[in-house]
Amino acid sequence: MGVLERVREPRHLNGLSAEELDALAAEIRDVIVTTVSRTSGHLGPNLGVVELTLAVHRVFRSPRDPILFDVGHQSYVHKLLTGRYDGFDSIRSKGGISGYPSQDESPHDWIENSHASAALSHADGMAKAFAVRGERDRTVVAVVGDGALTGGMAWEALNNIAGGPQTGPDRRPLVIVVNDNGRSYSPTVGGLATHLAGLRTDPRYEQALDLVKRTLNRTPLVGPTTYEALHGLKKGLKDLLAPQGMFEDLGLKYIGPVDGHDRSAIEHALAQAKGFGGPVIVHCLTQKGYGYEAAVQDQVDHMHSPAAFDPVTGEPTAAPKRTLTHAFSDALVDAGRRRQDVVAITAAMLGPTGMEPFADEFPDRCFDVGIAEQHAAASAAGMAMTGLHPVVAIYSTFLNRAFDQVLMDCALHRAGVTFVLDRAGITGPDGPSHHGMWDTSILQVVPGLRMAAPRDADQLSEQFDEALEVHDAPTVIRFPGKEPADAAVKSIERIGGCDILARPGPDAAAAGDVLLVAVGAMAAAGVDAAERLQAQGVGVTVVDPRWIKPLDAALVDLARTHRLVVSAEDASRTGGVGSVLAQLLRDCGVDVPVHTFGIPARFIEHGKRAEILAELGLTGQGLAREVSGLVAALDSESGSGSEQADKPEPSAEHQHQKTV
Ligand SMILES: Cc1ncc(C[n+]2csc(CCOP(=O)(O)OP(=O)(O)O)c2C)c(N)n1
Ligand SMILES: CC(=O)[C@@H](O)[C@H](O)COP(=O)(O)O
Ligand SMILES: [Mg+2]
Repeated sequence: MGVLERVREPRHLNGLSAEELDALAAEIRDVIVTTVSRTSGHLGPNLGVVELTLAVHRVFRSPRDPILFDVGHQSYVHKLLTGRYDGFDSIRSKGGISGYPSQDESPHDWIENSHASAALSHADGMAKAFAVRGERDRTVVAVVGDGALTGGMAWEALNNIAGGPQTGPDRRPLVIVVNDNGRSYSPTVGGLATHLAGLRTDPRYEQALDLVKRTLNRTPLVGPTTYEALHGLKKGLKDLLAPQGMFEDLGLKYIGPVDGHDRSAIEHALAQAKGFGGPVIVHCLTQKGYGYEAAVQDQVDHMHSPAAFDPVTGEPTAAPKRTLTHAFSDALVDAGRRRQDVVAITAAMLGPTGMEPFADEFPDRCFDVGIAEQHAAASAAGMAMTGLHPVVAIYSTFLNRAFDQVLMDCALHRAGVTFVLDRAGITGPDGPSHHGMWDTSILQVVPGLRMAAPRDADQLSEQFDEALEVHDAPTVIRFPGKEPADAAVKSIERIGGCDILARPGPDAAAAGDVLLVAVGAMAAAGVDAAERLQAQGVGVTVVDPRWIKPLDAALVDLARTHRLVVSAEDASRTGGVGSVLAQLLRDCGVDVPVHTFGIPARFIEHGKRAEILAELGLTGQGLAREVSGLVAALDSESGSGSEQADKPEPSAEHQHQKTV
């Protein structure tokens, strides 16, 4: 039996010898590489925190001492040490353990926290709670990545943490472990990154200090006293060689930098920090992918979150496919070549959002602002006001954080900024925090903003170019970036700004049966549903609205000539396109039943995108089943002849909305 199998909870670590702990670290790495090579997931980040997480769990008492991770993707080691070695191979799969901390899984998991830069706020709140409740024997530990530290929330929290009592009985035990591997996906950017790099002490400083310490400690009587006196010089010397003002200027005690792969050194620093009893920063230098050569050698992002790969070579096991993200990437480069005013902004995700080719060709027109979506949006407004057309690429779920900047900094100022929301809709393995399901609902209320949902790569390019022509309002293009780019859905006719994708066949019982408004990625499912319903004699017209805000007036005219309007969207049903369409038809006096299908307003657990969409009925089969039941209900209400006894009732999952 290996060591890892004997560690069922963190306290089992404290009985292990140094040799057993080293063996344990090696076993943990093997389990992570072997598992992630099959399931995909966050490899580089977790290989980099093996020794760090072991040390944290040996010095602190989880869960009484909350251990928080920012970003939460670096919690695989924590999971293995807190009773989830069994079942770890189910990570990120439907019904398996989550790839992020999850309160449902373990009391050791406090916050899910995969939206970066939030952990220090949680930590500040917890530390204050412990102080108010007099629980002075509890310490909050926040393991924060250098990338996460580039997010504004982190500095709001640090301002508050530093503003609290740093000494005396009221100080709040809070240890901030900076997991500094110098990277987000790519190298971390900005002044903070430069400062952190500067804190990687000049080796001469440590060597000089060691020599002085060893020499003086060998000098009887006078030596140790002199060393202590010199200790006061230490800070001056360190500042001289490794200016570390930032944290200490904030009034925060700083320990480090510590070798983040030397477990005992980290334990020593953490014990020091714990003993201090107030807010302390322990700065650990780690390497993303440490201990697995293929990740270390990967200069792109040290295998941050690779798809399945060969554990021996590190090579992907599936052939790379062209996706909608690639289509956007090409469209952006084309636009950059045609227009000097087009510039690109990323929030530390240059690669994943497809902006790298643009950055390679136009390095002076591409800006990585760090994990700072709010700054990305507001600085883009500034660019738009001064003659540029910025393209801001952000995963849909991460735009939530910049809603106010889109509303007040962009839309209020009629700033021509184009937001490209990749990973829109159900994403899958990253679970509830990552589904891009809220953008269409929250952006519906932004005055003047225009939003498009391309159904395939061709439409993505076309609508992106249309967006670049809008200079007096923010525009948004949203799509599920990982979807293949070769699944084109052809239009048979364009009416106004909408595309007709299918019409009832000649043998449909009633040509004006159903108008199915298929939004963006739902186009293929809509056409499939129409074919299934056609076979039942139900005539369906499938229309792709293309621009979903504002909706095209052509939809109103189309609705007038149908008995039933149905909408389907890979986005939140609440406040989504369907509900806006129902309101539009009502406002236009079109009294036709409208039934809307989308993602229900609840947190959707992780799984594969396709299996989650199927579960939600957002497939051709699912939509056909629901619409069939709705038409049957209409028929029975009107007593018309096209009744089919076998049409099932709409399922409870799809609480439909009917115009009043
Ligand atoms: C608000 C937000 N924006 C973007 C992301 C996407 N993202 C996931 S991990 C990551 C990089 C995190 O870097 P760091 O905190 O240094 O952790 P590391 O991966 O280096 O361990 C980013 C940008 C996110 N999780 N949250
Ligand atoms: C932790 C995080 O937010 C990202 O790493 C996310 O996992 C990216 O997912 P994709 O694989 O969709 O790029
Ligand atoms: Mg990092």
